[in-house]
Amino acid sequence: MGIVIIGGGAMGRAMYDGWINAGVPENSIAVADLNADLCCGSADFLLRDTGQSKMVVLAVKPQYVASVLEAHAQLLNPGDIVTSVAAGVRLTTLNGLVSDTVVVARAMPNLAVALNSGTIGIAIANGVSEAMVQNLTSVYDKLGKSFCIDEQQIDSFTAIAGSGPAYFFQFVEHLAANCAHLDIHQDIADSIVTQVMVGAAAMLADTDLPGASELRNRVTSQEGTTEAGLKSLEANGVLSQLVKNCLIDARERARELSEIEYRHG
Ligand SMILES: NC(=O)C1=CN([C@@H]2O[C@H](COP(=O)(O)OP(=O)(O)OC[C@H]3O[C@@H](n4cnc5c(N)ncnc54)[C@H](OP(=O)(O)O)[C@@H]3O)[C@@H](O)[C@H]2O)C=CC1
Ligand SMILES: O=C(O)[C@@H]1CCC=N1
Repeated sequence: MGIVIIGGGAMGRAMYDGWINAGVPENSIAVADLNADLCCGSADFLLRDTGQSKMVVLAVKPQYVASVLEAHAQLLNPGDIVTSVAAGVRLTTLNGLVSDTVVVARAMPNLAVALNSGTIGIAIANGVSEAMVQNLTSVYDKLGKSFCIDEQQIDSFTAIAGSGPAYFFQFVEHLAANCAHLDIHQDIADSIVTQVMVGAAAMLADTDLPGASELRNRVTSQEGTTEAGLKSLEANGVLSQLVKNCLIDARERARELSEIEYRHG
């Protein structure tokens, strides 16, 4: 199956890199962008070539999805797949822009797809065959781990997984910036903090090890340094409330985006 990604920005490029890393042949995948510097491969060829089925991935900002899909709708053949990764653009909007014979889905990836470590939520319109669902999820599984979800869950998935890496990066930034208060110079602070996070993530990902809660317990010696630090971090439940607010606000924004009428592009 050919893959054409429309939009070669942060997400479109990350998906392209992930699929190439996973062994998708370079002549079966392309990126089309208004900026020639962001294009890869022969998108026009893949879009027009009727010989093989194709998946078109809409990786433009939500407000451009409808106009981009309208512009390409006549190039889609029966059985072709359209997936939109845009936050807030509903399946009904997508379905309304293509013929009934084209399969429509929403995917919500995160940037770790570039390293095949992505978390991808997939919501597929009702009535799509099981074989097609398998086909679609197997393509996305090449980018990390995919989860089939109901469309009603996708705004929450966006808040947790789509935006999630940014929360992590923000925390890393705060850790690194605050090293200065502990007399650790900035020139090594970033490397130290990065290595701490990489090590901790590797432990979390190791299925032979326990989950986050037990791992935290293992680090936390009684009356030791970690206990003192965590006491401050968790004081009055502020961290938990902050995280809750963060997720709720992100989901609310996804919901707001889905209330916008995108039909006009
Ligand atoms: N970034 C992320 O981590 C995630 C993003 N997403 C979704 O992915 C989508 C893209 O986000 P992101 O990559 O961050 O955004 P970017 O702005 O980085 O990328 C979008 C790209 O699409 C280009 N573009 C606009 N119109 C067209 C067109 N008609 N044809 C071809 N290319 C076009 C833009 O060009 P120009 O800049 O000139 O307009 C830009 O290069 C969004 O809908 C977002 O909701 C989903 C999950 C995570
Ligand atoms: O911030 C955004 O709206 C997009 C969707 C999830 C991550 N980036």
